[in-house]
Amino acid sequence: MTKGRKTKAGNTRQPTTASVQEGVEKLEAVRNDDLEQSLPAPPARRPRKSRARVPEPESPEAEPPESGPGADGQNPFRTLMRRNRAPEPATLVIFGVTGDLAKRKLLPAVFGLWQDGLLGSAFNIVGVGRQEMTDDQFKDFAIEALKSSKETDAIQPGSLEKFRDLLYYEFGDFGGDEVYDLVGKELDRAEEAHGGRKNALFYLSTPPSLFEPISAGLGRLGLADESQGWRRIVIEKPFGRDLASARELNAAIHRVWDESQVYRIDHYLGKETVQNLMAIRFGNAIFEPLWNRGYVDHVQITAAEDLGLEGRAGYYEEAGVVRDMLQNHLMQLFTLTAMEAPAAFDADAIRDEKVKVLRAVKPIPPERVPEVAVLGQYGPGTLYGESVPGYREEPGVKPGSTTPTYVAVKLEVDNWRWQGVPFFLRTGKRLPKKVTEIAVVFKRPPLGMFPGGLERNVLAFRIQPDEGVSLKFSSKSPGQEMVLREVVMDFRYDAFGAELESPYSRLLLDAMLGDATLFPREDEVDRAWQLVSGLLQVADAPATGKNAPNYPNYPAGTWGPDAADALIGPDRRWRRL
Ligand SMILES: NC(=O)C1=CN([C@@H]2O[C@H](COP(=O)(O)OP(=O)(O)OC[C@H]3O[C@@H](n4cnc5c(N)ncnc54)[C@H](OP(=O)(O)O)[C@@H]3O)[C@@H](O)[C@H]2O)C=CC1
Ligand SMILES: O=C1O[C@H](COP(=O)(O)O)[C@@H](O)[C@H](O)[C@H]1O
Repeated sequence: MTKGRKTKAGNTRQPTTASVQEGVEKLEAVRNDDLEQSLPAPPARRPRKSRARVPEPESPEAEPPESGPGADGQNPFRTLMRRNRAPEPATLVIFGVTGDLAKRKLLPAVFGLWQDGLLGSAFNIVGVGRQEMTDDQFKDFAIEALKSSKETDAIQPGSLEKFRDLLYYEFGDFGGDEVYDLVGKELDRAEEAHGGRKNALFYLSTPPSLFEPISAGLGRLGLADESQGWRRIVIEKPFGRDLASARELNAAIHRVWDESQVYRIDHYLGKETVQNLMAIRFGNAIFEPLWNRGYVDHVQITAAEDLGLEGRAGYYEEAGVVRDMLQNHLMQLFTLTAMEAPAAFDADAIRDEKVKVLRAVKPIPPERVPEVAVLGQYGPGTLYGESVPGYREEPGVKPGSTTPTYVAVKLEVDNWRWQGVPFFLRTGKRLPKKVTEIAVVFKRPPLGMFPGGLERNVLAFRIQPDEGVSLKFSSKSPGQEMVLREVVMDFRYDAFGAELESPYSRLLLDAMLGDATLFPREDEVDRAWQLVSGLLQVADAPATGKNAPNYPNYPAGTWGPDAADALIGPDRRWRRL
């Protein structure tokens, strides 16, 4: 299945076309510290930095493809989007609509989709919360949320007023029946207004403790029944807090919903560049032959955050970094990088491959944790020139808390493709910058024929920010001598000339279209919990006695505990991003 993508600027795109690729590559001398260190000292007679360049990127529309969408001279991206991505009339029901996620991300994402004409006119949103509000008060609330969120697309004249008309609100106790009865009546009303079937997407944007009661309540009132239209449920993360609770939650959900109705959301899968990983791996012939133990030395997956707690201490103290980022987002990035090519680009084929590779990862019982993982917690430090408090000084954090805010782990994959190729995953809060990257680091050339030419090639997928893909390789420096230095061929997403859409827009639309490709399946989530179980046992162990962690073990504004360097070393080092 080929998919078009919607951008904020109103264009749509499909996975990489040759014309786009040709237009956006550029060759640039590398300037970051990491590489500078590996360069030979420049000859004294040539003080200028050499910069090899290819022409500036062209607009993606400059050259129409030879065949397929756009070959007729129309904008290929818009055509694809309009043709393929219109859901049936439906009602979106958001439980927890007064919360942070709904205000900052979900309402803006839905508004953007609607404003771009992707949700059709027969579409309604029913917000559900515990706070008493009239429809009008909710409409005001939602419009205010749209105006204040940084995620909201540019608002076209008159749009907000029309969007307001689509909004309704119900409130009540999520443990009782009444609120679900009211939601059912909203679906009846939508059916009367728009005709057709009573399709509904229920989005659970509430604390995880409410996932099960809401699912059960919807089931009790018959709202999961698909006889009058499709019914789907989107469940936010974290899906459980460990393997046992995730299994209980799955069982509870399945008492009401068939797996085909369940959409467990991981917003990293909605990020444009995460999807591009699949496009580049499986849409080109040149990468896959190298994507194995014969050529790859190791893989580094980094999700660094400069932010601290942002007022979420209540949640984070219970979760910690392993539950918050590793079990879901980083594991997803890992599976997409390591999985075999699926037989087709569809939900089951892709998810089958993801599960297979998760199964091939060598288990990490608690006794292996010291050998393959490093946990950390930030202390006071300096970020962007400003002093910032340590984790234990953040509002709402328990004194002496042992909640980890950093984790690095080495995954070993016991299959033919990856035997002996470690995958290093790291993520943490209050690191020096916000950057998410997957770097495939290749083996060194077998023979050092030239001075300076034994560096490892790196294919790096920058998930965010400055989304793009770069390939680092050695090239001859201009001059009489055969001296090599590293350069980077860099594809940047901004060459498409459009802002990237929010992952929530992508995933909401997919769920409304019944496309579960980018939503983790039950067995994936289960396997990911199994893999982090040993780490959780160590992280959650009582904070007293000789096993108590020596936290804080990295100052805010640094790249994490020193032990993480030892984990990846001695012959390898973390990329300096
Ligand atoms: N916020 C974020 O950036 C992200 C959030 N998530 C996930 O999304 C979900 C929602 O997060 P977030 O919006 O931050 O959460 P919030 O704490 O802001 O609240 C979510 C909603 O749940 C309601 N709620 C809370 N407790 C109860 C209760 N006991 N009974 C009825 N309603 C209740 C809140 O009502 P009220 O407004 O009245 O308090 C609010 O409407 C969570 O699962 C979270 O893990 C995932 C990724 C990022
Ligand atoms: O799910 C979460 O993700 C964010 C990071 O998401 P990003 O899209 O900004 O990279 C993280 O800050 C948060 O703690 C976590 O719950």
